Amino acid sequence: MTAEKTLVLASGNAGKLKEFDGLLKPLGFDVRPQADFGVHDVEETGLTFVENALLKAREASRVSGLPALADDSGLEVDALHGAPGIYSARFAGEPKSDTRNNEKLLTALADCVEGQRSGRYWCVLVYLRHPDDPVPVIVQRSWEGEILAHPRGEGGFGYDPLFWLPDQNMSVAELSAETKNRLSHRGRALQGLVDLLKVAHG
Ligand SMILES: O=c1nc[nH]c2c1ncn2[C@H]1C[C@H](O)[C@@H](COP(=O)(O)OP(=O)(O)OP(=O)(O)O)O1
Ligand SMILES: [Mg+2]
Repeated sequence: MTAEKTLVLASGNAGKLKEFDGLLKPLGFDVRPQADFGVHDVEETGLTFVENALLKAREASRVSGLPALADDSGLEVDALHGAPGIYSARFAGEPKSDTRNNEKLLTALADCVEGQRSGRYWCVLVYLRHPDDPVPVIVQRSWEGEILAHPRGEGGFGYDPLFWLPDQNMSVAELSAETKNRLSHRGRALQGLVDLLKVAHG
């Protein structure tokens, strides 16, 4: 029996929190959202996913006094030269809105034909044992797909209704939660992180 390990999840995104819960609970982690400790969203001032994930993890660990796990993620679209990238959550401005972000993405790709709508999700996870941890555990994973011209499906969050998986013949929003966790950038990054934690930190 694995000893239960408590950690704070440095995210205010309900979709991410649900996915992490489903993935980490069966592995014996007691997962606490940052809101439980009154952690506020930090300004994501980094120029890379990893910098932003570090900022989020450090703040959550500092306020909660617990080890922290942060996720900075986003969508990279080739026809848009990598946009929205690290700005995915803020693509259509503040306050953040998945609906407006999806609309903006469709507009930006309006003249882009099928076959030229490739892209990928990125997920960067950072785990800190404490706010001053000099050896963060970092894992980055991507997930290839294509951007649909019309939304499909009700599941997931964010850009999922527009993210098409040719292999599955479905959008991510049409996958079950279990299948998304098994295939996704986040699910696979987390598996990699858990494997590293076993080696790096016992
Ligand atoms: O599996 C995914 N399915 C759909 N969309 C996704 C996914 N993974 C990331 N995304 C999108 C959502 C958001 O537009 C951006 C993440 O932005 P990101 O700053 O990391 O998250 P956030 O601001 O929503 O919450 P927080 O920073 O508190 O973790 O990428
Ligand atoms: Mg964010």
